[in-house]
Amino acid sequence: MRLVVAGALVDDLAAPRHLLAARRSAPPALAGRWELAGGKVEEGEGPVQALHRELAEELGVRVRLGAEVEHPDGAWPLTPALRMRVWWAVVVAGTPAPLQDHDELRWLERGTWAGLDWLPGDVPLVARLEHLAAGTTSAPRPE
Ligand SMILES: Nc1nc2c([nH]c(=O)n2[C@H]2C[C@H](O)[C@@H](COP(=O)(O)OP(=O)(O)OP(=O)(O)O)O2)c(=O)[nH]1
Repeated sequence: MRLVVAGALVDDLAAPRHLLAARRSAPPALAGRWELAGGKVEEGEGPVQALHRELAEELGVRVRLGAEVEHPDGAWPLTPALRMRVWWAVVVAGTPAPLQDHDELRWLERGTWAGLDWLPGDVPLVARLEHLAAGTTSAPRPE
């Protein structure tokens, strides 16, 4: 069983309003479907280390991680051979760009997150993200 790690990149960890979705450009069986940026943990690498590496390679950004988006079984099942761990994240340096594996990035407004053609394994995850985000509120703006 191989571990994949991914980042739920949002504008604000305390009260997420925008989520970054990435459209895969390869392989042909997955191309055109949407996912969270990330990738496989390599041998000898920790999951958090792998996530920082993947986000730098794929999007060209440095991030600060928030809480893990937990699944009751410890990881989100993707396929019989793959499971995924996911962390909330915010960009601290760089602007996300589709440098590798993706041909489009999109910041999705809260309330529309589930509306894209996500990879099948991401559908319950994105529903969970939206549910968690809906339970947050932004701090009132100073007048
Ligand atoms: N990154 C990512 N992968 C996902 C998600 N959902 C999902 O089913 N997957 C699947 C697609 C791929 O089969 C696998 C991730 O593999 P990948 O091809 O992105 O990994 P990688 O960048 O390390 O590339 P490689 O070593 O396979 O060449 O997990 C998701 O939200 N994010």
